[in-house]
Formats: sequence, C-alpha cells, structure tokens
Amino acid sequence: MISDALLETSTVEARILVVDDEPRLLRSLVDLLEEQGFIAVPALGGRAACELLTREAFQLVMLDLRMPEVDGHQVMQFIQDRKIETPVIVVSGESSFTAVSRALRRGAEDYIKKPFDPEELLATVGNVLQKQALAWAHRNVQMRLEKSEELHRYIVNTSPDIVFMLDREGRVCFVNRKIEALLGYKPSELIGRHFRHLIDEQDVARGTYALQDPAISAENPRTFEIRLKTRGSRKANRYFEITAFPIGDDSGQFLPHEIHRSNTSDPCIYGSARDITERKEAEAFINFQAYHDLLTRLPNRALFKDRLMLAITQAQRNRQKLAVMFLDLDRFKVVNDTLGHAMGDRLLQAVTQRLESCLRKGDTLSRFGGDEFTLLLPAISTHNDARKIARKLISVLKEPFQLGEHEVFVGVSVGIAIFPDAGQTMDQLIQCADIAMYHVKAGGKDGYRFYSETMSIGTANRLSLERDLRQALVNKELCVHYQPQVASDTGQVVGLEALVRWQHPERGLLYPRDFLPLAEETKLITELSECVLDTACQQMKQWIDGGHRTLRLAVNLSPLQVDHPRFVQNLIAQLRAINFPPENLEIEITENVIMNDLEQISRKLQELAEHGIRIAIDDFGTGYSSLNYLHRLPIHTLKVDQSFVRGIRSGEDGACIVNAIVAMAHGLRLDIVAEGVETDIQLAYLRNLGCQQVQGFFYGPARPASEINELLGTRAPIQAVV
Ligand SMILES: Nc1nc2c(ncn2[C@@H]2O[C@H](COP(=O)(O)O[C@H]3[C@@H](O)[C@H](n4cnc5c(=O)[nH]c(N)nc54)O[C@@H]3COP(=O)(O)O)[C@@H](O)[C@H]2O)c(=O)[nH]1
Repeated sequence: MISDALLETSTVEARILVVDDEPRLLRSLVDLLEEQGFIAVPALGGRAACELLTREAFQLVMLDLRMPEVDGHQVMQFIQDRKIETPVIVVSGESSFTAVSRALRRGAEDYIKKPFDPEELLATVGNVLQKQALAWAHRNVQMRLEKSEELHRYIVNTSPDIVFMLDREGRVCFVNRKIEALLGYKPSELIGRHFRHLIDEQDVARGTYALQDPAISAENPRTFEIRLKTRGSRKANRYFEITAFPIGDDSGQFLPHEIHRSNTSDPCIYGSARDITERKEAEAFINFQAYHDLLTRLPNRALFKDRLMLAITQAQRNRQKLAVMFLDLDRFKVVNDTLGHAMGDRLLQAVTQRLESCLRKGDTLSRFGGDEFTLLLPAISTHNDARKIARKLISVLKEPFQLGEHEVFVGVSVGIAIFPDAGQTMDQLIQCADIAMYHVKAGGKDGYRFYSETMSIGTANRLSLERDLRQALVNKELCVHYQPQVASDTGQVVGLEALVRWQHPERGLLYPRDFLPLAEETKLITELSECVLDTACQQMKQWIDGGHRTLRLAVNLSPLQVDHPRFVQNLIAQLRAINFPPENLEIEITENVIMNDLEQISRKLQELAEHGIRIAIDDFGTGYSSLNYLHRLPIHTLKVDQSFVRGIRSGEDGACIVNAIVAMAHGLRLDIVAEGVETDIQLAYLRNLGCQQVQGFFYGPARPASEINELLGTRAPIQAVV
C-alpha cells in the first residue's frame, strides 16, 4: 500500500534504499544520490535491506544481486511476498542475459551494470522515479474515482426514491435497488425491459405520453403521478410521483458500470419515482369520507344529490322517467335504544346489505342520516319498475335480523317520487318522496306509496292542523268515545276502551289516524293523553258510582307520556283527585314502549301494579320479538292485534298465531282480549279457543258516552251490530 505522504513527495526528495555488500561501493552510491538531493539510506547486505523494508517506506530500491546470506533475488522475492510496491533498480556486476532477465522477471524496473556510469545511473533513477510517481498519481485518481463512484452508488441505492434511466426507446438502462423494496422487482430483471411494462394498465397511455413529451428538459422536468404495478405484494399497484427529464449525449461516460453491459442503447431519460401511495390513500379516504357514510359505506346525502342531479339531466335529455325513494326504517329506534348503539350500527349495516342485494349496478342507495335511506333508480320505464323494487325492499327487510343472540324485526316505510310527474328538480323529488314516506308511516308503516299531489295538500295543511290542535286542547274540542269489551261467553260488557276523537269545527269528526302522528311529532300527545285520561276517568267514575262496580276502563298511553319521569306520580294524583278506584283502570301500552327502556318501564309498571292498576299489552305480537319481558313485568292482559283476528277469516296462518297467543296467555295466566272482531265466525272461533274477552265492530265501534249510557242502562247482554 502506498502512503499518502510518499505520493505527495517530489521525485527529488525521494527516499532511496541503497543495498550492497561492498561498503565502499555502497558509500559511493549513497554519496552520489545525496549529492542530487535524494535521501539515500544504505543497507549493507540483503538481510539489512529486508529489515529496513519491513520498517520504513521507500520510493526506490537500488539493489545489488550477488550478496552473501540474502542475495538480491531473495530481496526481490521478499518485496514481492510482502506486496511492497517500491520499484527496484538492479545495480550488479552480473551482465549475463539470464541474470538480467531473471531480475526483470522478478519485478526489477531497470538494470545497471557495474561499474556504472554515474550519469546513466542518475538518469535511470530519475526515469524510474518519474514513472513511479506517474503510476502512483494515476492510481490515486483511480482510487478517488472508485471511492466517489461508490459514494454515488450508495447515495443512489439508498435513495428513498426509485432512480432510473431509460434509453431512447423507453427501455430501462438503469434502476436502483429501491425498486425491489417498493415494487418487488430485482433491478437486473428490468434492464432492457420497456418502462411501460411497469405501468398500471389504466395509466399506460398517460405515462408513456408524459415521458415522450418533447417540451421536457433538464430545466423543465416533467412531474406526473402514475400507478406502477407491484410483484409479490398485497397491493396490485402503488402510486408514484415521477420526475423525469432528458439527459445530454455526453452523459454516457458518467453512467454506472452496469449500463454499459446492458443490451440497451444510450440512456436518454433520467427520472426519479417517489412513492406517494400513503398520501394518495389518505386523500382517497378523505375524499371518500366527504361523500360517503362511514358506517354503511354508502354514498351520503351530498353524493346522492350529485348523482340525482346528473340523472335528472340525463332523464330530461332522453325523455325518460326516474324514481327517487325515501326509506325510513320502522322500529329501528326501539332496537337502538334497547340493545344499544353498537347493535343499532350492526343493524344498519345488515339492512344496507339486504337493500343492496335488491339493486342493479346503476342504482344509487344512500344513507341520508339516522335510519333514513334514499334510493335513486335512473331510467325506469314505468311506475311498475319502481313498485317492484319497493316491494322487494320491503320483503327483504321483513325477515328477522340476527344481532348476536338477539333476533330483531324491522320494517321499512317507502315513499316514491317519479320524475317528471312528482317534480322537476332534485329537491322537489326528495321532498315528495319524503312526503309519500310520511304518509306510509301515518297509515300504519311497513309499506310503500307513490307521491301524489293530494299528499302535498295534506302537508301544507299540517301547519294549520297543528295550530288547530293546540287550539282544540284549549277549546276542549277533543272528546272520548268508548268501545265495549265484551265477555265472549255471556255477551256482557266488562270494559270500555277510551278512544279519542276530535270534533273539528270545520272538518267534522276526526279519528286518531288524522291527528295522532302530528300530536306525537309536536309532543302535544302528552297533553292530549292526559286530557283523554281525565275525561274518561271522570266519565267512568259516574258509571262505577252508578252501579257498574267492576266495569273496567282501558286507556291508551303514548310512549312520551310513559317516558315522563313523573308519569306514575301524575297518574296516581290524577286518579286520587277524582277518587277513581285504580283497580278499575287498565292502561294499554305497546311492546315498543316497553322495549324503549325495559329497566325503567319495569319499575314504573311495578309501582302502578302495586297501586292496583292493571296493565295490558296492546297490539300484541306485532312489535318487538323478545318475549322475555312477559316474565319480568306485572302484565295482566294481552290484546291480540286485529291483523291476527282478521286472519281467522282469511286463512290458516292468522288463526295459527291467534291459537299460539291464546295458548301462551293461558300458560302465563294472563287475561286476553281479542281486538277487531267483526264476524260471528271470528267470535265463535275465539270463544272456542278460550279467549275470554272480545272487542270489535261485531259489537259496534267506539261510541260517545251518551250512547254507552243507554247500553249500560239495559244491563242485558250486548247485541251484535248487524
Ligand atoms: N295515546 C293515545 N292513543 C290513542 C288514543 N285513542 C286512540 N289511540 C290510538 O289510536 C289508534 C287508532 O284508534 P281508533 O282509530 O279509535 O281505532 C280503534 C278502533 O276504532 C279500531 N277498531 C275497533 N274494533 C275494530 C274492528 O272490528 N275493525 C277495525 N278495522 N277496527 C276496529 O281499533 C282501534 C283500537 O285499537 P287498540 O287501541 O289497539 O285497541 C289506537 O290503536 C290507539 O293506539 C288516546 O286517547 N291516546
């Protein structure tokens, strides 16, 4: 190894090791060299020379050949073995061809014959030293170059970006090792392949065009985003930001070694590719979030409106129809409130899946908020197309949902608005579908309706109706009608259900379906129900005091009323105020009210039962599926819903359900009242089944108190209304 100090020394200051076994000759050679300004170090014999070469560095060795013990050939062997890179000039009395060629083969630079000519010797020394200095300088440059290339190679290979070069045809001439980490290809397998093979199919045209653009230059590089294909990775492609520009013709000489070995022509384009996959994914997520509902992954309101606007434009252009549906889940609140929000979320996801299973590719289902969905069916031919889909949606949601260990039932109310009949604009169509949906809800839920103009009139009237309802409570326009509950075996009236009516000054007698949904929406229901309870209790008190001691009053309670924190105290206070016997009162609540908050309801009902008030479950069998609560609550009566009673007449299924409910009520020792009895066949069937009490148009509708007075006055069994 050559030390830097030696390299920097001029040939004049060179240290020269002079080796001879003849002291006189040695001295004269040293003197001659020192006179010329060299630093001459004498070594008397081969052994001394080897010792000095081991310890010190020299730029030249002047070496005698024939020496005792260690001769000149052995010293050269020593120099060779130790890889000492000091040139040797042999100064010897031997001049045979064999001796000279042997010395030169061993590595001697030159050969001077003794006795030597001082001038010739000095000229040879100067030549060898200069040659040596040149060789060392060249080696030095070479080493620096190698180091520099190594450094650049390191920089290129450890770059966080892919660095590449392409030839004029677009074939890869060079690519750094980063490509393996990012895309899974070894650089060697890409050399010679066209860059286009790496580009994702969707971006090939854009990518190749960008690289061929004649406008790009080193000063004006082209930067573009593109997807590159991966190999052996979970992702099929990754996003890159590529910066590329053409390189000059003379760049070839600076190129990495491997380029020259490849089967490509000269590099023409230099580029770097930065992996921006994470940024792209984050952007995509933010974008997705802005236009989708994260729970269901459905388009949100904004995206739905956008798609609807486009669909309207297209439908207008092609003179086609389209349908907008507004879907609102029935009984979702009950599940959410009773089983918790996590279950509510799972239900919404499951509902989404089922709804999606009914749709075609071009349809857009969106979550509008809460348990509301909207659906766009672009380009339908007739109302019938929308009708079929609506029926399908309703039918798939009818099946129970399994949420963990809970089996729950929801339904859906669907309002449909058809373009252009219902409206011409996006907002009009959504609003009309919403109005139609509201009418489905008001009419008993779980169904569909097409929007019609008359619905809007109703909607416009809602505001005035609300004002009127407030006024009605003040003006005492609400009245109570009573429907008899009759013992199925004797025909005796055993109870009366209080049902509210509204004697509207202009519209005449209104029924609960005309105003109760509005009363619930506006929260006027609490006041209304209290007013009904008060009127009915006062009236019933007169009948009880008149001798009908066991006559029972059944009153419907609204969920809001029951939900009130002072519900029990208020009810008891109300009864006490008129001295009403609590055991003559039966409150009717639906299963949904119970499931709203089972714990709290259970406490409240327990308190009421302790006061002697009876509790009936209204519309039994139509609400929440879990029957657990029957054990946990103080329930006295089950009221079989009219829909099941109707089934007695129309088919086996309805009758089966009635059979099951009556059997269960017997098993649980509960009273049973069958609602909606309209025919003697139904009455006979129920009586045979052991259903003790019935109620329905067979015995007449709810009637004003005056008519009930007459009915009770006769004390005879009540007659069927023919
Ligand atoms: N919170 C309050 N809710 C009330 C009050 N009054 C009524 N309601 C609720 O409105 C529902 C509808 O009541 P209504 O229109 O009066 O209908 C009742 C009966 O008229 C009807 N019925 C009775 N027999 C028959 C029949 O043979 N056929 C037939 N098609 N309908 C019949 O059923 C309704 C009674 O049902 P139910 O209450 O389930 O016993 C009503 O359901 C109440 O929920 C009120 O003051 N407060």
